Amino acid sequence: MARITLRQLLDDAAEHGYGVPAFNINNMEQVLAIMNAAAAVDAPVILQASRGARSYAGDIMLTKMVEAAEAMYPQIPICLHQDHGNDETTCLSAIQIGFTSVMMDGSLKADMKTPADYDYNLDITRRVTEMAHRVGVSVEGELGVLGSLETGEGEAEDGHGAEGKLSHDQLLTDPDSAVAFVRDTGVDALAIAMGTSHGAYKFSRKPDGDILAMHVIRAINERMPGLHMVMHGSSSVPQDLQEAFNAAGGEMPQTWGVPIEEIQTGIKYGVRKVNIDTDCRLAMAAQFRRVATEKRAEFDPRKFLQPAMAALEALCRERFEAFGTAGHATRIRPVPLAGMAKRYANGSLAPRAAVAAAA
Ligand SMILES: O=C(CO)COP(=O)(O)O
Ligand SMILES: O=C[C@H](O)COP(=O)(O)O
Ligand SMILES: [Zn+2]
Ligand SMILES: [Zn+2]
Repeated sequence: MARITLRQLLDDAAEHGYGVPAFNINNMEQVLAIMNAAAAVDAPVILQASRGARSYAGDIMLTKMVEAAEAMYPQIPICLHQDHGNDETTCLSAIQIGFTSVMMDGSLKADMKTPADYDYNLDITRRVTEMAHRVGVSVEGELGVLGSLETGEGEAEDGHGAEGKLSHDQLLTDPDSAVAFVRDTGVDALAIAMGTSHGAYKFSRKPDGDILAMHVIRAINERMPGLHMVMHGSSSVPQDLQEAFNAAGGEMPQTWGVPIEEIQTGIKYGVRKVNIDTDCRLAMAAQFRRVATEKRAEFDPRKFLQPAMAALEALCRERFEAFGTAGHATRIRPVPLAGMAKRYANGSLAPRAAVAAAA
């Protein structure tokens, strides 16, 4: 009932100066926890599904869960987004089953391990964007490879991430190339590389400008004030969640994520979508561990899942409030895909506007 495209949602976010967390979903408990948090603070929602999530739940179960969420929370606009699409097939099949937004991640080849060159990325992203826009669906591209400026390595913990050592040139999005890439592909949003990586082990110390390159965001924003930037690997890996996990027998070595204040600074300079999965996993897993150690006779899965959902709901609510997403849901009137398709066709959504504004 209230499915929204990424483009419309991020345009609204830019107009009103907020950012939107994009939470990964795999199961009913995550969907309900995220939606309960959104309903409590009137926040629009981005639910994103990885290729892993699509094979874990299955496309039918995944899309039916989102349909259920629409019916249960009709006042909350929901963007259903393909996270890290690796090729045309992944993106087009997502569109076919009702996703309103896809990420074509051409910074890596289709194996999601081999860093791709600029021309490969440009070509595949442009082709996906042309097709998606015909039916009104939004596209996120990625320029630059996610990975650590400390180690020069991408992360490989979930089967997605560059292999081998990467240079700082690869690990940091070049602002001038970003302008050309957006202009030549027509993407609605651009994921940038700035020293973050997926998973819990992003930084070996509280990040400063040497390892979390906020200057990349400012430089791109100066050139394209209208561009919607996406921060991947943006879990904060909060100390209290690490402690809760370890207090219940977990063995997570001390680690640092992306501080909330840095994300808030990013939002001031054009970051509109903030990808968060690790924090959600950790919030739930800490509760699974706690129940398992405190109640050793417990075997009802709901007794593990209910506190896990409560912890995830609290986390999502904090992010909606911290990023300024709260309070915007009921005001937004989602434009149907056909309406968005018309706007792409008549040129009114072309990135030209964003690029020209930089002049
Ligand atoms: O970028 C992400 C999904 O695309 C998630 O990042 P985290 O691992 O930091 O949560
Ligand atoms: O892109 C990374 C997300 O954290 C999704 O992870 P996943 O592929 O294990 O579902
Ligand atoms: Zn990538
Ligand atoms: Zn990501």
